[in-house]
Amino acid sequence: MPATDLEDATTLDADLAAERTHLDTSRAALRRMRERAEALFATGDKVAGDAYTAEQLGRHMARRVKELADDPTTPLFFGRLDFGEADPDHAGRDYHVGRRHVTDERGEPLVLDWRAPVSRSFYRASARDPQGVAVRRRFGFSAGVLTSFEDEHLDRGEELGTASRILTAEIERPRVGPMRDIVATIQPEQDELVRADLADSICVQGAPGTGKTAVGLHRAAYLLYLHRERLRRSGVLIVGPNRAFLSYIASVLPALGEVEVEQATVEDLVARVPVRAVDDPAAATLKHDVRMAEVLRRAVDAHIGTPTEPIMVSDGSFRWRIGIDPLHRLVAETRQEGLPYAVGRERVRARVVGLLQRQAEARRAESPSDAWLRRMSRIKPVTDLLDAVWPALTPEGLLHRLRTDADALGAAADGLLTAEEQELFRSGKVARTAKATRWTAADAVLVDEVAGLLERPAGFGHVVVDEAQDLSPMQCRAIARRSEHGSITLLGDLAQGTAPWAATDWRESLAHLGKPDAAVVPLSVGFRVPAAVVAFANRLLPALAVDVPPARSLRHDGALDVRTAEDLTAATVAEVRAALAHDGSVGVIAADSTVDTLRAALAEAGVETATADDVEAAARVTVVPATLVKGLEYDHVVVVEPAAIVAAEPRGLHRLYVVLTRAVSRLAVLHREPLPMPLAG
Ligand SMILES: Nc1ncnc2c1ncn2[C@@H]1O[C@H](COP(=O)(O)OP(=O)(O)OP(=O)(O)O)[C@@H](O)[C@H]1O
Repeated sequence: MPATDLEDATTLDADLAAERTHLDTSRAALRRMRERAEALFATGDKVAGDAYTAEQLGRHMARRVKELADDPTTPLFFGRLDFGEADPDHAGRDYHVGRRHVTDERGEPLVLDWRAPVSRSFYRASARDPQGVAVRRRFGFSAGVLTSFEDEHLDRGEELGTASRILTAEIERPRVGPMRDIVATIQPEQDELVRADLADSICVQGAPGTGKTAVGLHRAAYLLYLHRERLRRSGVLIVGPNRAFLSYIASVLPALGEVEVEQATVEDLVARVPVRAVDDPAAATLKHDVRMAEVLRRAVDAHIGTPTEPIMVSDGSFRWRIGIDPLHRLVAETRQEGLPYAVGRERVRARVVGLLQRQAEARRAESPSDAWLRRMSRIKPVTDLLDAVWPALTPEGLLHRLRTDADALGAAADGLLTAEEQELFRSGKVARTAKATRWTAADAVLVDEVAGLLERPAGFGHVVVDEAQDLSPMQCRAIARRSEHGSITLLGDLAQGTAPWAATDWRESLAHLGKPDAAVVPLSVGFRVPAAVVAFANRLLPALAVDVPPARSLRHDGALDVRTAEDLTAATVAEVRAALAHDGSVGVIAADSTVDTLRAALAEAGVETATADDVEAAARVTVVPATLVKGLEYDHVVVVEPAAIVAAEPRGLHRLYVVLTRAVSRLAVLHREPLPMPLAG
């Protein structure tokens, strides 16, 4: 070895050793921080003055202890920034960037949180715009052990970009278990979205595997870091398409130290009534149509009447009277205020009592007591008036009435729904009472809409909506009600829309979500699907009738194997066996109706399988129905009989596009019937 190389190697070894020492020091410091938090947690109830404070403090400390958990398999830091001498704020300093702040005993930073302002340069600095950074270092780890690093001397114009060895290794690593965070390798175009202001609502259109889900989760973590108190009070909500997806992403935020984010499907959000029936597709489509919002608004509004007689109230030896004119005015004014219906009802009550109070004060020259006010607000003449001009409503009751009373529906839907549509809306079995009615999933959305007209739900400070292309206008409104005073991150891909009401234009979805001016931003680099597989799946795009920008895949490895098989079940078993010879997960994706047969055949062949919602399962093979695979990924994907997947539903080609884009390394397509047209080409 020439002397200079030897010197380089020695320096490298010394550098690596120094970095390992820094990692050990940081781990020890984190352990101390956690021990201190635990000790405080243990004594918290003794120092807190009262039970409430003790509980608050206890919760805070418990969270802090959880946040400080150290997972030995994930590195505490993954990068380092060395600032140049000329930088005005950080001249000559270096910082390690990691998952959370770690400080030494004197409070000096050993590791900076990736979300801190200084860390931004780790993701954004480039040779063209070094942002004061002389050297950016990325670390390579293997099972928690620091094994290598990679330097970019930005001050010398060196930049690796997506050619980084460490980025490539991260993207190509075999996938096992649930989704992981990407903090070490967030790309500049993703980082811009992650660090967008809390006030900004954004919509991300990205092809499969461009990191939309990753961006949404990291944005949630970033916003929580920056606006901790505010968002802790109002809350952050992640909306995903189904349980399997939610369990797949569930551990990303806790790994980033964020343990208090709510995750739900839209069905969870609107679960005021149990869903016990299924609509036929035409009725479901009608119920998800945005015109229903106006029908329901009118139906609620129709309950507000006009007073027809004055109010007389006997109060001991006094009699109070409110004439018809003031009552008219009072109801009309309240109506004009456009309050939620139930709030309006209470406002009318309070105003009537206010008028009674004024009369009582004038006659008795003293203010009536609270007990008197309470009695008046419940006295029969007052409640009779309310029941006549502003009766109490329940969401289920109102919807039940529209289903059973053709005249009530006719009045509310006049000029909005045709006679046939009204009939369709009223079709299906309806019980005699609202309580006994077996509601459908679409009914639940309508019940929620009515509930929102009666009373505003508490909103979240930020809502991340994934796979948003599948939301119906009415579902968008359910989310809008929960983010009225907050912002949203909408993530999706119009090409992957499989619901009958799937979006074809983000502007429309954004309008229904109450954020018409949100920017629509494309993500264009694919991190999951190998180029050959993307090219194959892209043959479907022209048939999907959507206008989406194409993505460029970062992966040029990977394999695609499309072949016919006489016995599909046997071919699937053989393919899975072969796939198990490689590292990583295996996903068998088939039309929903054939999943059980395939599972049984694999079991018979001695291959253990898991279901999609069991991400912690030991089995490496998952058999997934095509309708549940959205958002998921597997190293090796076996797609069984594409024609059956397409034939199973009206937007079957979109479904197939989703199915074909789940593969991280290898895709095998097995078919007996001819491939669907656009693929055969
Ligand atoms: N910057 C990155 N560095 C490393 N891996 C990344 C990066 N961005 C995305 N990935 C990985 O690429 C894969 C796809 O990401 P993700 O699931 O977020 O994509 P998506 O756009 O939501 O896909 P889909 O449209 O299929 O739902 C994941 O394994 C994710 O961890």
